[in-house]
Amino acid sequence: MAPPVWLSLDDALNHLRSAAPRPTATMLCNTEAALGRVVSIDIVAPCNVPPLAVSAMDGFAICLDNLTSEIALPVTQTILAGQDISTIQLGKGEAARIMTGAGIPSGADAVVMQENTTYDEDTVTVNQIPVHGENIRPQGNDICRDDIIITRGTRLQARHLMLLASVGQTTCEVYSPLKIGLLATGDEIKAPGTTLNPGQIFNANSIGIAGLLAPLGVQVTDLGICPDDADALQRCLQEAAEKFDLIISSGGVSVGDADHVKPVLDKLGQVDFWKVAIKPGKPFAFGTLGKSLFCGLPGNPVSAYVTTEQLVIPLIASMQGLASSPTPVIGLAALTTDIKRQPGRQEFMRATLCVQPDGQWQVTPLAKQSSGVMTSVTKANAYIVVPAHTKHLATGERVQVLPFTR
Ligand SMILES: Nc1nc2c(c(=O)[nH]1)N[C@H]1C(S)=C(S)[C@@H](COP(=O)(O)OP(=O)(O)OC[C@H]3O[C@@H](n4cnc5c(N)ncnc54)[C@H](O)[C@@H]3O)O[C@H]1N2
Ligand code: MOO
Repeated sequence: MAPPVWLSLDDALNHLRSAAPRPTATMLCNTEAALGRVVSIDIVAPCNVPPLAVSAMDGFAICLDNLTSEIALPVTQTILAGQDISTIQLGKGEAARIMTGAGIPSGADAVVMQENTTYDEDTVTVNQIPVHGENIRPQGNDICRDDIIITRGTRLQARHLMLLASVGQTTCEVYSPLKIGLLATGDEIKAPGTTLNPGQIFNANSIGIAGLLAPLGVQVTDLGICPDDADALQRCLQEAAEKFDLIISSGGVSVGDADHVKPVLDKLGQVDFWKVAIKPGKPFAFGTLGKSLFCGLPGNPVSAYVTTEQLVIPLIASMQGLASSPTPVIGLAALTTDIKRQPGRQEFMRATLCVQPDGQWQVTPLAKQSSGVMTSVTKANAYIVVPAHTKHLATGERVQVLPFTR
């Protein structure tokens, strides 16, 4: 039998990115429902932010002309945030009590924070003369009307929604959400909340994969659990291929007698690749099924989790038209223990990362690295990323770490 052809993670990612159809359908989405969606046009600001010059401090608006620190200025008015200042004029030698966010009256050219003054109800003496424009946020300081504030292909995070809200937007143009079908496979797999018979285990994967995909603004449909039966799997996948942009299964993708995913995919569609040189997560089938793309994830929960993060999420990002995939933040940390390993696969070892009092980062792999040990993921806060050909990493060596972001 020919040896299996393994793709490196980088080659697999390149393949996924080029196989991903780019999105075309767009829709107008309420910003309240837009978290994770990808914007389909450059978004232009309809107004200035701030809409007028405002004070950055609670204090006194003044005119700097010939001002010295000895002079007590009369406080002629109080200006609150939200107040219409169009009719207010500050005379030379006058001061206005002003609050943070309140409009700067005409005639004023600086705001002195109240801590730098001596004041009572009627007068204020400026103890530290500010420079011109100090503590004034000019009109459009943050955003100018007609500025492009969000570019096409940006995934909307909370910070982008804040920006849209700040220019008064309640809707925005996004790509229509991808429809994703999620299937667990295995005779032994039962839904949590049901009673297990001998030999059975609970479906941990589906909720975990769905949870990883939830921030991506996709529509995930849980297709339940398919038994280890080639005909049943074929029916299930045929039906799903009509409805979804992407089908994700977990389990049954290896070489066992009950592993039907790859043969069924071979029969119904096309398998582009089936093995990726990562640990955990070696068996990973990718291909097409009708108009749908298909990712067959390994059944071991940690393998399903890692392959979702490393392969499925970048694929989805490309299918969503994301302008650039976020680069994973990889840093270096000193190993607290030796690692001896079988070379061949790039490994994502679950580990605890901490900073020492001297500022040095230290990383310790968890003792149990089996892909069936889900607690290795919940006890960890980072991966040690071990290059495929590394056999030995020594205590104290600085190794690549990928902090968990989820
Ligand atoms: N002879 C070989 N055997 C195996 C190989 C190999 O190369 N040659 N690869 C191993 C590796 S690596 C992995 S990873 C697994 C992947 O196997 P499958 O994708 O076929 O997964 P299953 O056999 O169906 O399940 C593996 C394991 O995970 C449990 N499982 C499955 N689904 C779920 C779920 N939804 N929730 C929780 N746990 C699940 C299942 O009960 C098994 O214990 O193959 C190795 N074998
Ligand atoms: O690749 Mo498997 O995911 O090591 O257990």
